[in-house]
Amino acid sequence: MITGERMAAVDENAAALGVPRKQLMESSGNAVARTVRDVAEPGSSVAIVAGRGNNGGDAFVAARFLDGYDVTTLLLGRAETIGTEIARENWQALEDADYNSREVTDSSAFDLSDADVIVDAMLGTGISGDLREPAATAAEAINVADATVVAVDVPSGFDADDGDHATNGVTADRIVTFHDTKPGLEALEAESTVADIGIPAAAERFVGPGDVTLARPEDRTGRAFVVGGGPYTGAPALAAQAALRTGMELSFVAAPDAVAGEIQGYSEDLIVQPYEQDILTPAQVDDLVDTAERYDDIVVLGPGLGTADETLEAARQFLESYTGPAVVDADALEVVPGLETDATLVCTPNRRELARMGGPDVDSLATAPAEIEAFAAELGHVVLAKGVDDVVTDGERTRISRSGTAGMAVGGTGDTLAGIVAGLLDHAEPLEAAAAAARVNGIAGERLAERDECGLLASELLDEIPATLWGEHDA
Ligand SMILES: NC(=O)C1=CN([C@@H]2O[C@H](COP(=O)(O)OP(=O)(O)OC[C@H]3O[C@@H](n4cnc5c(N)ncnc54)[C@H](O)[C@@H]3O)[C@@H](O)[C@H]2O)[C@@H](O)CC1
Ligand SMILES: [K+]
Repeated sequence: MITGERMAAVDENAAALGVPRKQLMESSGNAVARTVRDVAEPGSSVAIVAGRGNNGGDAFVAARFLDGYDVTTLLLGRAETIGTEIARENWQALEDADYNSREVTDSSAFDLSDADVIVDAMLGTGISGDLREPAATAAEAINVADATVVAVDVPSGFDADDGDHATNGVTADRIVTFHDTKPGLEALEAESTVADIGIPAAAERFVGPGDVTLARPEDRTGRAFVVGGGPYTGAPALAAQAALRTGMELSFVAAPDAVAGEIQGYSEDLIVQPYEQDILTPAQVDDLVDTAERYDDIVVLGPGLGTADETLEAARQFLESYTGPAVVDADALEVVPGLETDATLVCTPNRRELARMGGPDVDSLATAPAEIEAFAAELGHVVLAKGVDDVVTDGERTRISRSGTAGMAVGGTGDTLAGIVAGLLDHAEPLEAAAAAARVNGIAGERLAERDECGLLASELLDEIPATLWGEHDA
């Protein structure tokens, strides 16, 4: 099962792996044609009703695979307004090669009464809400026609992310969906087929640019709340700054007053909130939980806290009463196993921390994805195990991020990672946020390594985060 949103990410990953979408479109169109052959004899009349997105593009391809049928392709709207280059090229191929195709600008004049088969290619996974015109009128015409209706990917009007169906959508007899089934399709009466369109398994397994597109913020919003510092001061400052570089509006650091000035001294962009202690202790927990929940903060718990017994007890109590989202890193990780919590956690252990938590003790994380997945399932939280390859898993789904470079073995890169996860966790699902963060941190390091491979610093990664998230070069 895959949502339309995730499908777009996987398809971007496939393109980065050398299988561009136009190739997928060719396979999709071929699969649609096979289903048409399945429902009607050669010589039958086939009306393709296409929209201006890639769903329509799939059907333009299908027309070329239906020799022997009497095919008419109707484009809803003007060819100049076709939304993507690949769909436009496939439309142009129909025009140039004398296929029977035409633009329909008045959908009320639509006549589908002679069709044996109607291919519904108006709208696919790119839509939301009830159908607008001209698709709405066209859907009515499709629904009243006697023909067998074959839907491309999903019936038009169907929301492939949550399985809702527009009240004025198309009712299909057959559905040819691509790569994997979509949420809610099984609940429809139509018979649906999943077509393999040649997306490499690696496009789902390995974190790619599509994962970043899926998780990246579109607005500057959210507040990070880093509970860290005491014995160490650099770690919370790095995490908090990384969250700002990932699109958060404000980044707070709650730290012992003995080190608050030092942390503030690293960056005027942070808001440091001191408490009267040398280290975190249970006495601060109620206030911290209160603050985090009152402002809907994304918490980062752990960087630079140290391992004093009172501090670990405080970390445990914090997580027991906090109910929001949190990234748990560094020393705080060891309190997570066996913890009763309503919080949504992303745990970011390195190899050693993972072993200390009771997870697999391996030299190379990439050799043990199944064990790490089983560990996350037992833990009940998302685990981002960081190493040469990062393994990201929610206990059911597992992705591997191969980005990064040898120079990133320097201290502090785990703190920037925790801050990036927090920044993405503000709006993306925990697994998606963790996967994208692993890639962003790694690519930021790769960008620096082009200049100074083994001399890069975690603090320099901060500058690279925005370009890695929103820039061009991440393909
Ligand atoms: N990996 C993939 O994602 C692949 C996708 N393919 C095809 O691409 C489709 C998705 O293509 P697109 O993202 O271009 O989107 P669609 O083709 O689903 O349509 C998007 C268009 O619909 C319009 N629209 C949105 N909501 C509407 C509404 N309520 N009423 C009327 N119009 C509305 C939008 O303005 C946009 O122009 C898939 O369903 C599938 O058929 C295939 O080509 C192969 C691979
Ligand atoms: K469709």
